[in-house]
Amino acid sequence: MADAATFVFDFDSTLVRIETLEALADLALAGCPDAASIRTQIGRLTDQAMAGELDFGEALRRRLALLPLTREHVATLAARILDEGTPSVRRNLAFFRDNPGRIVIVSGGFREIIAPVAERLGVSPDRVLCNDLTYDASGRVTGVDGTNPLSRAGGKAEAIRGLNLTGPIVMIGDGWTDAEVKLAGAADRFYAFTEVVRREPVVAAADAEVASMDELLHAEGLTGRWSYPRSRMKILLLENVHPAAVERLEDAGYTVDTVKGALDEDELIARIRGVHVLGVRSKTQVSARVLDAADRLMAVAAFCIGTNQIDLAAAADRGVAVFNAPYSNTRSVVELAVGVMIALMRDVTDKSAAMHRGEWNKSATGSRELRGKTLGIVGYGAIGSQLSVLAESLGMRVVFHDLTERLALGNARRLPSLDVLLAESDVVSLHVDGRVENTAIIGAAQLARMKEGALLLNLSRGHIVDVGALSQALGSGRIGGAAVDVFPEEPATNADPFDSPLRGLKNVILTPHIGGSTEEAQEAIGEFAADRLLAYLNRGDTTFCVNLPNVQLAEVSGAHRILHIHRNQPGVLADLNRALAAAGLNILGQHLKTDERTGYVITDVDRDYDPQALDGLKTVAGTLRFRLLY
Ligand SMILES: NC(=O)c1ccc[n+]([C@@H]2O[C@H](COP(=O)([O-])OP(=O)(O)OC[C@H]3O[C@@H](n4cnc5c(N)ncnc54)[C@H](O)[C@@H]3O)[C@@H](O)[C@H]2O)c1
Ligand SMILES: O=C(O)CC[C@@H](O)C(=O)O
Repeated sequence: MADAATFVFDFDSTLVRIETLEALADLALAGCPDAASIRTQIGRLTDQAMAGELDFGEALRRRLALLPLTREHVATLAARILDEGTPSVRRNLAFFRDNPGRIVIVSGGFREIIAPVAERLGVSPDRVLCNDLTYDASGRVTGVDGTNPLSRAGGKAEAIRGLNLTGPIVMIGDGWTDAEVKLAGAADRFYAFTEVVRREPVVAAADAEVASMDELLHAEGLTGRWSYPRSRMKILLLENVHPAAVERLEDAGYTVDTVKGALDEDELIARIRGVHVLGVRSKTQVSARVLDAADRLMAVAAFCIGTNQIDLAAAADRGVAVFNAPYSNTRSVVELAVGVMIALMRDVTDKSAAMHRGEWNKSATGSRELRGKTLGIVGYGAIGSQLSVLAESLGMRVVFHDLTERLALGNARRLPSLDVLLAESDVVSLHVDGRVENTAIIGAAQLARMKEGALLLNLSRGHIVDVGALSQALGSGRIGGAAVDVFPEEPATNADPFDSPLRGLKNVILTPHIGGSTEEAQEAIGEFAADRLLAYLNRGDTTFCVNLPNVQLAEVSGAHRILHIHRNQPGVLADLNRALAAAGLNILGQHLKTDERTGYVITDVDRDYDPQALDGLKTVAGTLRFRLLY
């Protein structure tokens, strides 16, 4: 049988996320007046050596000579080096522990610093090839042992050859001295490790680049901490999603690309190939055509409440989960609704505009209090019911109409129909969802049923109101004022122009779809939606998913998890379990949840199985998507 490969790891910026010598310089130069200039010289020498521009041994000697380094400094760094482990190395400790005979550490760094890390990784001391510092009687570092090949240029290749390893040798590192190992013929493959630092010449000289241990193990066909390297999973976030989301997703190891504005259908089709997760807000249409062009897509997140811009059924039919943030901007919309109601009642915006033109018009005519007026809320969901509470606390009477049964809060009264509500209300506020059937539910006929001079608010979706009819009713004075935040056609970016028949009308407040656009709401949405995505990607949890059955799941532990999304048709679970049994998989736990369209089966199995056995599961009739997680 062929010998298994030996993995030879560099230390600085590979197994740990620091450059040892720079960390030692920080300690040795603390309080030194020339510290900044010496640090700069040391950093420059390190970069030159790592990029292959300066002989390594020469750079090491020059750097040590610049430093008042002592045994205590070395001991201080050694004491905290375990905290400096590279994140992907820390999460793959099991790989090191399971393969003690296949790991070597080779470094121009120093034994005292490397030894604690080698011990944690289970690498035996004879497989740790590194420099030995020399000290004078007072404990000051004088240099390194010059007989050690690692103190010289090309020393890594020589040291590795000295081990007389059999089988393929795989070199992993971030620096030029690591690339040299392959160039000198002492390694069969060289991976440029770029999780901590990415050096172009090193990447260019490598057989492949790996941005984490997970990518390395994946490239070598080995089992790592995760079933798939997260850095290879591409997340594309459009429409200026809050940085909190980007940070959360990147911290979890995923690769995130962002685009400031929305993309139109063709632009999105051109960008969607290779994307695993798409994030949008309200402007990007995720149509069936887009979903057809998506070859890797697993999930879509609406970083907002509304999901009418996403073809939810088409996504479910392709096994693509869709999430939103149903409550994160609710309060912001409600506060804006209260604000514009008061502003309309008092004609604030027209009076303010007149003042800016230099006109003083102190008059109470047509200005009214909210207190005692009737607010009619159409759509008594999260926003409508929250508005109900705030409006009552301002002294308004609240009536509402909803298609489904809703708990009336406080003294709010449910009305049997939209028409009754329109006839009773001084202010009508629309908070229905954006389903297609709600198109133009407020048109000329409904406006005619409203009280003379009543106010209309639309902070829900643009297509709900026939804006042509509203403009006529406002122009004729039939409707006393309106606040509109959402429009049938909205510009894709801030640079695009806006037009509407509502422009220029008296006592009409137009806002650019900012009901949910507060700093608090955007941050909360970013965090919530990112967490939902991570729960789905990392453990298959579909809580709050709007188009697949919701299943709440704990982290996978001591098992492998098989996620199977299928068309809801008879016999799928039986077929799936037959396939699992045929493959000899031992089931540790299983959940099934279905809705009228789709089924979701989660099966945790013993880790001990032949991976090829899983192929049979993908062929179960009705399968839409199959995923393995660990
Ligand atoms: N302007 C903004 O920036 C902004 C921000 C957030 C949400 N929104 C929009 O606000 C709306 C409400 O959001 P939500 O979180 O309260 O949604 P929700 O789903 O909690 O509530 C919607 C309610 O409307 C009801 N409904 C639907 N159609 C109806 C109809 N024709 N007649 C009566 N009731 C009907 C539903 O039964 C539901 O109770 C959505 O359209 C959402 O997209 C806008
Ligand atoms: O931020 C947006 O683009 C939309 C906000 C709002 O309409 C929502 O649905 O939450």
